[in-house]
Amino acid sequence: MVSCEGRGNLPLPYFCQILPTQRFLSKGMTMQDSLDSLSPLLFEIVSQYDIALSEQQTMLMVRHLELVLDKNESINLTRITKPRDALVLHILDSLLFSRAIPLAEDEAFRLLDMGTGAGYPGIPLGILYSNASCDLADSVGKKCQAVSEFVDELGLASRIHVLCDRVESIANSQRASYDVVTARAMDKLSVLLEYASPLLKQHGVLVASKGRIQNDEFRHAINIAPKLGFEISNQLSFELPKGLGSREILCFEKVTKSKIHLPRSIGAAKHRPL
Ligand SMILES: C[S@@+](CC[C@H](N)C(=O)[O-])C[C@H]1O[C@@H](n2cnc3c(N)ncnc32)[C@H](O)[C@@H]1O
Repeated sequence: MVSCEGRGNLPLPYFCQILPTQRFLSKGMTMQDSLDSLSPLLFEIVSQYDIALSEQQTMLMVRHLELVLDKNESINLTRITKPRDALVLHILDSLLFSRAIPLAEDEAFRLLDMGTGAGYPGIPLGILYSNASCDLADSVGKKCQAVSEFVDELGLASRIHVLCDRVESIANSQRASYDVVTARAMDKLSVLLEYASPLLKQHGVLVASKGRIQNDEFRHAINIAPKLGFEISNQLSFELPKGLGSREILCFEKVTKSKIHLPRSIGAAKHRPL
């Protein structure tokens, strides 16, 4: 069990020094759900999925969750408000992306999280990949402001940046810039492919997470992928613990240039699908 109590002359562990508010409980959290108890639980949950976290990474991810739940009292960031469910539905769910990202945890690369909302999956992935430079994109100002505050509070602002814009616009300023583009609960797979295509470097990957994917949505994405320069490179299925559902993680590699000029105008991918 992690402890931040004094230990004679020994210095406090690093995470106690950088997280002075770790005794704070978000509204609705019981003492049982404090950082002290959620961290070992998270460590245990993710290890069942072959994901290894350090003590510091675990603490940072739980602290992010605390900040999200606290901010959720004033702006709508998530419907998942039970901390123990959120460990699975936000943090584990985000970390499952790593199972399909074809890069080592200490590699330096650029990641863009499209439609990051409260920072999922971008912040847990930014914590896991300690040398990655991560851009978190969202078009809603209030969410961007909240996520910027989280990043600052977590001490990650040197590597994790918030881009408050639509991804179609970001594609003009950050063309072919990213090794990995992620998206969770953002849009249909075909729309995600269209958004990601101009943003990715050659051989970069789009990694998207879905609950149960409908056959129509999957077939349409597979049909248009070659037009957008992609081929499917990985597909993984997971059952979440506690009967909290299942996940499909789909990975598409950008193998060649798009055959159509991208990005199309704002809103076209969604409202005039290919
Ligand atoms: C349902 S939320 C999902 C948030 C987060 N990825 C998660 O899984 O918790 C979708 C988010 O995508 C953002 N979004 C939708 N379309 C976008 C676009 N074209 N560019 C940037 N952000 C977008 C919305 O503002 C919203 O925050």
